[in-house]
Amino acid sequence: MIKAGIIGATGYTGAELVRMLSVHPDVELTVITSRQYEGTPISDVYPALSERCELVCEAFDTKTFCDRVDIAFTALPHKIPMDIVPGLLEGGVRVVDLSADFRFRNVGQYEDWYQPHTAPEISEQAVYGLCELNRDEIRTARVVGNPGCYPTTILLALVPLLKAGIIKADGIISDSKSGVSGAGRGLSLGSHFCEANESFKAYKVDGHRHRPEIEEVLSAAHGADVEITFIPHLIPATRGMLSTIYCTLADGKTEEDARKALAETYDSSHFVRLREKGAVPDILHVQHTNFCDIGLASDPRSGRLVVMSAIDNLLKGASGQAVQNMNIMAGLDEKAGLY
Ligand SMILES: NC(=O)C1=CN([C@@H]2O[C@H](COP(=O)(O)OP(=O)(O)OC[C@H]3O[C@@H](n4cnc5c(N)ncnc54)[C@H](OP(=O)(O)O)[C@@H]3O)[C@@H](O)[C@H]2O)C=CC1
Ligand SMILES: CC(=O)N[C@@H](CCC(=O)OP(=O)(O)O)C(=O)O
Repeated sequence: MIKAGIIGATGYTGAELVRMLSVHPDVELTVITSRQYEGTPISDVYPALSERCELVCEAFDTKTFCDRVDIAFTALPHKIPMDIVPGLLEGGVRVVDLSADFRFRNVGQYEDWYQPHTAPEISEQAVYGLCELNRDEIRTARVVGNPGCYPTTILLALVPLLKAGIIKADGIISDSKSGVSGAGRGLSLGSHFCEANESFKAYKVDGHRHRPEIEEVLSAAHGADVEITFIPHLIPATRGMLSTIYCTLADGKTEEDARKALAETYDSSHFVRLREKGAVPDILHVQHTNFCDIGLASDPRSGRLVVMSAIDNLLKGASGQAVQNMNIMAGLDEKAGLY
């Protein structure tokens, strides 16, 4: 059995990890931490977990944590894990970090959008945990930077198309929508029921921190710089995310070529489902699952290809993908604990 611990277990992604890891067939969940709920059973914080997980939240201490854990999930706000992960590695623990702290190979990009990095050499060697596209590197990684939720939708959809030369690299637009749980459990005006319940609007239109994360991976896939227009929206739903991505077909390429490239890439990838021609992904069909559903449409008049990609932001966009990463790192069935 693999011993797992969760740092930040009482947030939305942490609670999803507790839910999955406490019944994972190959994992013993040994430690969960929280500052606010130290000494409190997790089932008091999330009553849905009663009879499922009897663990009590503890304060985080590097040594006592590492003594009881093989793999750590850091489900903490950005800018915090960079100070914790070096100690975990010294303690012999492998890490899946759900924040942005270890997602960038170009640390300068991270620093432009977040803050100065205190563990840049670890970040440079970390692996970007987009499971279906980086499996080989993930297997041996000591630190996996779990991708952001919006980037997961966009990159799973576009990387195979760019690599196969099906779409042009310029003029890509992603119109993306997220449920409110994407903002985490903390209280804020934007996620207040009266503000979010019937609202539907774009935000961070002058630049969202996921844009450089998306562009770094797209540029690597294309072999040259790729710029994307990415506009996130908040929708009045608790969970679920849909990116509708507008791009231009390369000369002579068709929607069928795009379908073939995606089908070949994800042929043996259980968690990416290519919808049949004419069908559209729906957040309703991926909620509470680790699936990413991808659909295609095209307009021969404009030569435009539209790629639609839907996930549950808390699962394939965060905790589900994190468990999938752990499964790959540990040599387990990639689907274990994720049914
Ligand atoms: N929500 C989502 O859809 C997605 C989230 N993510 C990322 O996953 C990470 C966790 O997100 P989410 O679960 O939504 O966030 P939440 O705000 O719901 O939870 C954050 C957790 O971190 C702990 N925490 C907060 N501040 C600190 C601190 N300064 N030091 C130590 N612990 C702290 C909190 O517990 P306590 O205060 O008790 O210690 C809590 O358990 C974030 O980096 C987020 O960006 C990634 C993809 C999608
Ligand atoms: C609705 C909402 O607020 N979503 C968050 C993104 C989700 C998230 O947690 O970002 P990471 O994937 O980088 O961790 C935001 O726009 O900041």
